Amino acid sequence: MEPASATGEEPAPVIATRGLTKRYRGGQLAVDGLDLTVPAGSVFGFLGPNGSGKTTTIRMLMGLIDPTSGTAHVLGRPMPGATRAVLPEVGALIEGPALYGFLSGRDNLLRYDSADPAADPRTRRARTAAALERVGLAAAGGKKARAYSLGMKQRLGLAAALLRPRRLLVLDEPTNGLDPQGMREIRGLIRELAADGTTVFLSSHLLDEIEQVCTHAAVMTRGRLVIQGAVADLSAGARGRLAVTTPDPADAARVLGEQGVTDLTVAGETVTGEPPDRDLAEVNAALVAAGVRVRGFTLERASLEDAFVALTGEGFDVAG
Ligand SMILES: Nc1ncnc2c1ncn2[C@@H]1O[C@H](COP(=O)(O)OP(=O)(O)OP(=O)(O)O)[C@@H](O)[C@H]1O
Repeated sequence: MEPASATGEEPAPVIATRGLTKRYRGGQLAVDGLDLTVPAGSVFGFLGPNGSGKTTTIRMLMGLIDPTSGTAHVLGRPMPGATRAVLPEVGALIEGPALYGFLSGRDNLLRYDSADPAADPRTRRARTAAALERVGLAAAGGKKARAYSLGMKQRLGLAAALLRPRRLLVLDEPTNGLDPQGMREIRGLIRELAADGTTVFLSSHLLDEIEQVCTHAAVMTRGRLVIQGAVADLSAGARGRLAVTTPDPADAARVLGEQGVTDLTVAGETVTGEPPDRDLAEVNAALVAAGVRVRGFTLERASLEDAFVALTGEGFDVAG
């Protein structure tokens, strides 16, 4: 199916795949019939445990490998057919930036810029300075790249991706290996870029990261898409955990168990569990009838993790 044209009210999706499939030569089915729709202007989180097919998908989207079957459109053009036309409009940071450690951050960027045949050499210095400024590396621009922290290297990679205005940024695990401060910096930068209207597609195996920065998300397991949509809608479909605060936690846990609450945990005066599929007012009434002194009875807001568990019946395994 062709992406919606400019005549529709909805802007055409920035990425659209239909039945996208990749079977590696060894027989491994890495991506299986993927239908992905990334709306213009979104910060789209591509979420899945290690080995679920995220990098393989990104490599197909960028025209780096051919799909076994199915189609992929990026910025309305077919990939890999339109790779040469599309890639100049896409900034990509895949598997960490390739940097020369013996060159300064600034010289690394100058090198990237001169590798771009469309980049005007007369404005190269100004462009490089603006990109360094953008990612907060203006002061460290003269330092050798090998002296950069991992977070600074990631930011330099982003600066390279931002040397020219982009309609789409594709970031493969942009915060992988960073400390919490480095993660915060990269997330802040992603939010700023999105506020300027750039669509950002980022992969991650971290659920809370997706909840913090993304407007939309797709969840992959074992090469298949489990769900996609607006983050708010995804977690709205799932129920959060029930939390009861009481000075009688042991009695509360027993009664809650009898009432069908599962996966009970007791921490101090708080008992939490998965609520049963019935009117929670009855559960509360049962506690009171059993003499449990209930100080708080709340349904916690469902997280994306709750939605994931509800959909797949599996924990979100981030090991590996
Ligand atoms: N070149 C390849 N040849 C054969 N199998 C591959 C190749 N690249 C990846 N795979 C396999 O395809 C599956 C999906 O891998 P992929 O790297 O796309 O997952 P991922 O979600 O990006 O995981 P990670 O976060 O670990 O990179 C895995 O089972 C992997 O072992």
